[in-house]
Amino acid sequence: MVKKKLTTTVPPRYVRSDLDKGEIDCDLRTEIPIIDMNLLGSLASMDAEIHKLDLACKEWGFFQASFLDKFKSEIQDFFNLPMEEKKKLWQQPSEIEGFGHTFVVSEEQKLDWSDLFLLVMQPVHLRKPHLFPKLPLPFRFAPNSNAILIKDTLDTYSGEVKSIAKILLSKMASALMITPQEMEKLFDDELRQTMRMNYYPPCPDPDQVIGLIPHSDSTGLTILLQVNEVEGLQIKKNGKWVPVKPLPNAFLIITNGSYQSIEHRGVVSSEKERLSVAAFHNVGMGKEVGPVRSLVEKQKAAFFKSVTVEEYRKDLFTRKLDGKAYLDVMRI
Ligand SMILES: O=C(O)CCC(=O)C(=O)O
Ligand SMILES: [Fe+2]
Repeated sequence: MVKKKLTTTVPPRYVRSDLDKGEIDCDLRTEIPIIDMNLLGSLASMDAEIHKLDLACKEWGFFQASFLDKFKSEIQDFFNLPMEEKKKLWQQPSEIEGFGHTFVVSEEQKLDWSDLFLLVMQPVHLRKPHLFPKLPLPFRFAPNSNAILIKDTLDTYSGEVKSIAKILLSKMASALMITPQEMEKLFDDELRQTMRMNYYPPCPDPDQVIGLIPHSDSTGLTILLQVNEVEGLQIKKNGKWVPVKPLPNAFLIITNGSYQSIEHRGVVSSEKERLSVAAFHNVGMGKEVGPVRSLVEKQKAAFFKSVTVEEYRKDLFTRKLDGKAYLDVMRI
């Protein structure tokens, strides 16, 4: 894989003529800690389930607003580290974890106007030993001298978001009438959670660049935290790009009505930096990515290929990120 340096000068790439200034509806907004239903599906049963989940999250107190504030400010500090420190956390050749870019497949390719820091967070045994010890302390997953785990911010965030993802996935299973066992087997303890922290520097000519190229996430479920209140995420709705206003202390669950991942992109501001953290949840090693068996049996046909998760990931990262193109590769 070709590696590029962190973004400093990004060549013009996009003209945002298709931007629709409208806003998306959000009628299920509640107080913190909440899950923003902006991007959730329209299946009535799912909405009802999510509403229950939202209430449950409050009861269980998954996240305190103060915790999220701490996490957000640590992310800001993390991207503000001096370049010398960042270099210690650089992506290594043919790896995607660390500071840098993903989906770079050629030297000629124009880069998005953003930097990222990517980490596999779950399962814990997949955390990179060459990266974790170098993370700044509030972040770091660090056993203390008695080998008792100190739960630092990043680790706590990862664990809690994983719990939310597991609950949402089981709710999705019941809304889709898949057996809960089938979903549990797919997203078991080996569930892979990859965290992608995005940093979009301001650009004096924002209409000439794109922060994050249009794409749809290729994982099971994405839980997105908009770290500051600068607008930039847009989703494609009825062929138009629609901005998603950041809500303080809300998560976005990226999926849509029939749970296909919605196409989205990041645009940049002329004055303010923007940060976000996407936690992608996917099946673990050795599993198959493809249509769920019980649905294929019901519909008597499979519309997509089934491949091992290893093949799926390999193919994904050797392509450019490009709208929903990878889904077409999987289509039979
Ligand atoms: O920055 C955002 O709001 C979107 C990030 C995103 O789509 C991603 O990391 O896949
Ligand atoms: Fe995304």
